[in-house]
Amino acid sequence: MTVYTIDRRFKTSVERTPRVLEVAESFGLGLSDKEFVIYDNLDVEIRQGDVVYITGQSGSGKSLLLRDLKEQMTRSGLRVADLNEIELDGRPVIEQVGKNMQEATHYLALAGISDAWIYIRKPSELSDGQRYRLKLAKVIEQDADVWVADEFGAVLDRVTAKAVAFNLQKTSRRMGKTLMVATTHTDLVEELGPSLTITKRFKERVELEHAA
Ligand SMILES: Nc1ncnc2c1ncn2[C@@H]1O[C@H](COP(=O)(O)OP(=O)(O)OP(=O)(O)O)[C@@H](O)[C@H]1O
Repeated sequence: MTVYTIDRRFKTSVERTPRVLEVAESFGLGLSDKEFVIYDNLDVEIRQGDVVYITGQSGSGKSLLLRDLKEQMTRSGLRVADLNEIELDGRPVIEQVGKNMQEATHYLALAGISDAWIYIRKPSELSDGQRYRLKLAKVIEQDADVWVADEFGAVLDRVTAKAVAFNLQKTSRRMGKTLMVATTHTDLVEELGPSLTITKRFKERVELEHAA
């Protein structure tokens, strides 16, 4: 098990434009520089093969946490595959993943694509949700230790998001990969069966729940 310590704080300094000054005066806001803390030396314990589910409201600090964990993991020598960094080229879907046809259909199926009509399309001809699943197939294909997805399933309808979440955690657990996803949606607990759930609230408030 590795303990990652997350410390994130920002200094705010407001640009004093005429309108800002008017807002400050009307609402009684102080404009002196302040520090706001998002993570106050938070210890996060993660084991290889864990499924980590990060949730919380928009702006609470999910992306920052994911980014810091990713950075620290990379620095410690782990290979991290980030869904948001996957690039697609102009070739048909079936050419984009795997060394051969069998591998291609295997990885695509794991990501929830098993439709011949989608196989032969170019990424530019797919819906956002279909493109998202193609990127997921490319993440699974990579020989990484850790799979990371921010805004997990945001472009998918909830039924598809749940199916993708269920299959992804099954695959990551079978392959011994660490899976870390962040999303405002809190409806994937059952499908992900997380080893660790991190619920980020505003300011530095955060709840960590390890599976029994
Ligand atoms: N460089 C920065 N300077 C000042 N504040 C920042 C900076 N980067 C992020 N923040 C603040 O940190 C907070 C957390 O940002 P973060 O992107 O992690 O939120 P999030 O939970 O992922 O939100 P969303 O669900 O909307 O993507 C936000 O309130 C944001 O304004």
